[in-house]
Amino acid sequence: RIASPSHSFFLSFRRPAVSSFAVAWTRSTSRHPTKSRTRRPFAFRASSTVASEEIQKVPKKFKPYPFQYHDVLTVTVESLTNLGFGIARVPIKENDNTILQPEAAATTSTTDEDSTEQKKWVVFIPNVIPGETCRIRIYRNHATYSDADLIQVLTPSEDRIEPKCGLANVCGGCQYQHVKIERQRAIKTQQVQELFERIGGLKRDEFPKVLETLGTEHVFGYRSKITPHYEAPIKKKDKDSGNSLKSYEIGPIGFKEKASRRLVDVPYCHIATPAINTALEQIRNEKRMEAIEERLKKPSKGATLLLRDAEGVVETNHTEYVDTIVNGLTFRFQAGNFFQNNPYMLPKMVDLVVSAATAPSPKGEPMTHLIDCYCGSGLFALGSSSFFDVCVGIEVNAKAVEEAKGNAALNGIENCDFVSASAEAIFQSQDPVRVGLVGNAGGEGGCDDNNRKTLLVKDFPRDNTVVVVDPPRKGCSPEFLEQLDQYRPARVVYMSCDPATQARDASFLVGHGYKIMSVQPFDLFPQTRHIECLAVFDRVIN
Ligand SMILES: C[S@@+](CC[C@H](N)C(=O)[O-])C[C@H]1O[C@@H](n2cnc3c(N)ncnc32)[C@H](O)[C@@H]1O
Repeated sequence: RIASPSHSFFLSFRRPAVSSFAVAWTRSTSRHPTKSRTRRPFAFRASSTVASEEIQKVPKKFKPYPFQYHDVLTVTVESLTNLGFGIARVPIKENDNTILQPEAAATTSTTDEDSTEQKKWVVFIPNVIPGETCRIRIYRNHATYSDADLIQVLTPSEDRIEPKCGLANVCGGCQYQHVKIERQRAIKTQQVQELFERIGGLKRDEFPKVLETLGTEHVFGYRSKITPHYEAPIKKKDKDSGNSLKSYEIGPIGFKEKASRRLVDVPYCHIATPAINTALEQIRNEKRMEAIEERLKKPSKGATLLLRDAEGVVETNHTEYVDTIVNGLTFRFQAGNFFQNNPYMLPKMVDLVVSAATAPSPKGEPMTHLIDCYCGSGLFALGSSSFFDVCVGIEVNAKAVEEAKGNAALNGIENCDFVSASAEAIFQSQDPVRVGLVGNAGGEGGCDDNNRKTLLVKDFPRDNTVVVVDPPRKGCSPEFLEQLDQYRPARVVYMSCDPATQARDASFLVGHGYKIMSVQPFDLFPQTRHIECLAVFDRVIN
């Protein structure tokens, strides 16, 4: 990193192949004597500091439209994608497909007169903030957009800060370390608002203003699980002869680069907990020794390590059980199984699920039954159990269901049962759930050997039932939503790790007689693009 006297930011380049360039390529208005280009009015000129072999390395698959490899442009960043990349729009000529004078192109405003012959080509850039003007270098053209590296920020945003991690501009794990935390959260709030409007197709009066993204002060050192990768060890080469030696070495152990599948070596991950980082150093050393001593199994496509911090103890074996406490309840689960990864944010998330679930229905009816779809090891069902007569969780992973049942027993909770099934079948299921009952929740069911009531989920009183959903990124399937619509619970409390699919599903629910009561994003993963979001829906049409 070089700090310029003008305080503009020079950022380290994304790929090692270009890391030695200062500003290696720039477009010249004078023609290069040996290269003539028919379609393009400019020729390229290399900086004298760059070896000519290096600058001719154009990837074989590079498509030269609309930019040439390593074209340098000056652009102003308009917004961010939900993957955390900046979006700039560069005017290109519609007819002959040539780009306009690149250094000026993106900052030149398009007049009405020339708008007919120009179109704006989208370019994605990492490590930028909306409003910044930057110099960027193109490295890939797709059918409808291009990818660029950031060379220099010419007008830095007042929200730009120095990333804590020296790898932040390269490693694909974090997207926003260069952004003040308040702005990161404002970006997340705005993205959720836009997703509900754009993907959900919802008008502003169909949902309340998205609430400000909630976070904690633990903006680094919070992540309780990481899964770094490594590739198969390779034979060391003799430096002089280039011949393979007998000993092996291992390549990077870390995460994928931004917008590439290459691995970055990550000796310390700033968003992971201190305990994980201590263990990471040890496990990296072990892997290197195993490679050198040829004890390391050679995965054909690479392998993934697990580091799970549960209450300060780091487990690396997927099948070992770990214990974590959330709001006074102990959750025991296999280290490799799903469990929310931010122990600082988690109690607040559970509290908000509980308070959304327990509020009386619009008709003033109390909520007595809770169905936790996609329940994992029982977090929301067990966390809500003391407020409900009956709670039932449904989960497709049989191991997680076993854990959820075990967690109910571990915490002495009797009014919860868990079903090992796809959430798509829960309201049709003829398999009874067995619960020790609280209050008047028994209804018509019978009693089994353990003196527990047996009930069918489809018989739960829909006016007093809340359905919690927390699906994977792809959201709820159409089959799930159809059966939910047929059952029509009084309330749906929807936790999501992808607000885009949540917005799509919100549109379905609004179209089927539900009203969005609140939309609350969480900053579960500060410094990254990820957004967790809780939306609450009340049935307003029977
Ligand atoms: C985002 S996790 C949520 C887990 C849990 N709510 C928690 O916070 O710990 C999603 C869960 O849905 C489960 N799942 C995925 N597809 C499912 C389906 N069709 N039916 C039921 N569970 C499913 C996964 O196994 C995973 O445990």
